[in-house]
Amino acid sequence: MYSIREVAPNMYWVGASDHRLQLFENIHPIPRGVSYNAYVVLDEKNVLLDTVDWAVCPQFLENLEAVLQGRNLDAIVIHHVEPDHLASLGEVLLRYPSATVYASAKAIEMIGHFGYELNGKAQPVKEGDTLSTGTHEFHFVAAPMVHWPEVMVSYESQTKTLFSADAFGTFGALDGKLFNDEVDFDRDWIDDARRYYTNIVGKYGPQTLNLLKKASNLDIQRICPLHGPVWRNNFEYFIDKHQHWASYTPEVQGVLIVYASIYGHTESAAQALASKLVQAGITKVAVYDVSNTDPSYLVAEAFKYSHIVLASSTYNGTMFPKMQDFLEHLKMLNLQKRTIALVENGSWASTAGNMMRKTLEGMKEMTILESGVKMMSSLREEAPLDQLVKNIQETMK
Ligand SMILES: Cc1cc2nc3c(=O)[nH]c(=O)nc-3n(C[C@H](O)[C@H](O)[C@H](O)COP(=O)(O)O)c2cc1C
Repeated sequence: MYSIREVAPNMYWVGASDHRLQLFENIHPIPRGVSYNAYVVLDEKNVLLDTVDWAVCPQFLENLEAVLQGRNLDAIVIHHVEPDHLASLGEVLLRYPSATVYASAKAIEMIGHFGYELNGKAQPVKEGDTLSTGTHEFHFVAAPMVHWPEVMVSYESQTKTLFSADAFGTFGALDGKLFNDEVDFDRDWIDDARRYYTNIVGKYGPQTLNLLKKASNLDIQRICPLHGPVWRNNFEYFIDKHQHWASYTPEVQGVLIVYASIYGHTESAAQALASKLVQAGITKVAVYDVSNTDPSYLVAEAFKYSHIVLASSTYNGTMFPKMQDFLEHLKMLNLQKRTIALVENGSWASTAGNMMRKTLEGMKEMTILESGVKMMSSLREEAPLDQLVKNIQETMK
């Protein structure tokens, strides 16, 4: 059965949601599923904007057929060639062989590398170029590295719609809802949106800021991303979140505590620290065990909080491997501008603190507090924690 939604007059969502995929990009858990969005705009020329992942191709083709109702498909705009959006292109071209594919020159090259045959039907477009389909006019805007090099977005000037590719996307299946005002985004979606942005696009903050700047010159009435809800109001809320994430500015003055503990003593110190912080009035505190939390969640929290406490046992002469993995993720994603405190533990020769410090030193604008805590096997005095709380308080002023 087809499942489509009208986005605006003559503009339709023809995407699909996937609840079966466990790991997005085969790495990030998506317990709430994900949607792959594609759109059709009907006019003198009918245009499809992007395709979907192979997993939902049959549903998408049924949706496409339902919207076209026997009309021809004249144009396909490909904003981004990642296979979760490109994979169904071959099937579309088989059914609508006369459609011309509009994409950046880089995208057309990459489509070839993925093995799709465009048979002379490709039309490279660049920033400033337009595609008129009758009453609609698509203006192409380059958005390199948001989050691949070939990415472009397009602005349809009659309906004032921004087709934003992976920008403004989020994890989470749509399940019938399409617009941001059909869900409680701040309650149910923002954590997944943050986890999506920070893990998928997080490395490319400057490029995202560049796109936000270009978008700020446009009169936008709706934003159609490739994943998650379509935005038709309250743009400032979501744009402000992206401004924070892309500029690596914390959303919250508070403390994220991530601990790695084998037998529980480092964990106990982390919990004692959390209690002391809250008693001192710093109530925005989040505590995670690195061993049972997927790094994608920790990364999102690290982008959210101003202060991060890393507490790790020593393990074979270095920090606990899961802590190392988490820090490598933060480094890879370019997280910067955070205040960090280190808590280390070891039973004979503790090296976790130094190893964590070394990793952090390779990152930009990370302030490591002097008052780190060093314990041997367990913490048996309160003073180091009290000193750390004081230090954190001072740096929050
Ligand atoms: C496999 C393994 C390797 C360890 N390697 C070291 C080490 O290199 N140096 C050290 O001081 N302690 C080492 N330890 C001891 C733990 O770091 C120490 O007992 C732990 O920090 C205690 O805190 P916890 O209860 O939070 O795990 C090792 C423990 C294990 C299980």
